[in-house]
Amino acid sequence: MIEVTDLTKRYGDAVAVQGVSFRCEPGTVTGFLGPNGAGKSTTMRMICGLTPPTSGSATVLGVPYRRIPNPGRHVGVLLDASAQHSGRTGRETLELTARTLGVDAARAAQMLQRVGLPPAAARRRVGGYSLGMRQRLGIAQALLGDPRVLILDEPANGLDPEGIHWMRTMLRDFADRGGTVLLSSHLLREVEAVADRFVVIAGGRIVAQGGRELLTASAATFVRALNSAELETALAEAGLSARHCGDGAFTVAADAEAVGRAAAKAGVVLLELRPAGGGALEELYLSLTAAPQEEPR
Ligand SMILES: Nc1ncnc2c1ncn2[C@@H]1O[C@H](COP(=O)(O)OP(=O)(O)OP(=O)(O)O)[C@@H](O)[C@H]1O
Repeated sequence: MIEVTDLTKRYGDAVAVQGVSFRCEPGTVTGFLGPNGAGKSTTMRMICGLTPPTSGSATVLGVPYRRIPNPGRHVGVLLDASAQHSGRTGRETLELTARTLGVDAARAAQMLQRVGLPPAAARRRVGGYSLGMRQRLGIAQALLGDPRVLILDEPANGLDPEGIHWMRTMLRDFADRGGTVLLSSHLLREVEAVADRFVVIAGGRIVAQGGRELLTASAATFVRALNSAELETALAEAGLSARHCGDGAFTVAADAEAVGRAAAKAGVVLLELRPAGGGALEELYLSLTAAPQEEPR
């Protein structure tokens, strides 16, 4: 279980993370989604006690991460696959971690095999590894202590399609056996195949969270008018939240009837009015990644 309560991180005047709260339950994979610079890494670093929060708190398995004795035996963490010592071989890296964790060194070899780093690759220095190989090594390291919780920051970066498939299967299996997974990504496609829950962050704030219903349910409506300024005013007057999607059109977070009524009330001539298509999460995510990010207030 991971519990994040009202976490905020400021760097001087800049707000990296603002009032972030969510929970990750045992038996689930939570996809932590957000465009570049959204605040995912900062949040994960705060959860793992690497960055002190300005305010708010985070617990893992009921206590702050730093209070967990020998944390690697309980929580597997991969925050930066490039941070490994480049002069050591993959095998040396894992054997050293095994020693630190008090895990049988034989498990290091098993894990390397499990993540797809066969003996020949494990004998090479990490400095010569591709990003995908480093990610695999980082995942092996995270799994080495047989933890109940996994916290992985963009683990799919650099993995080939087979690697991504392998990782999804591994995470699903981990959660199905009662583990808790928090997995970040800037790509919806990467997490939608495996996540049970989604937490979406943008500009340091949580903008959506929920289960897989977010992938399908959509009350959004696509609307285009002869005069887009008039339509924008009409939608605002009706209290409907809309975003431009080019060519004078808008996607509105409301059903077609509400949008049609708002336009009719203001005498706005519509050229198109239809369900926006795609799931609510996809719509939202597209709007977040297409538009320049709003500064957190
Ligand atoms: N040490 C720091 N000092 C100042 N600003 C920082 C620091 N670390 C992060 N930030 C800022 O905080 C914001 C959030 O960054 P963060 O790395 O958490 O985002 P992210 O969602 O992980 O992005 P990415 O996918 O690009 O890694 C960014 O604007 C970033 O520039």
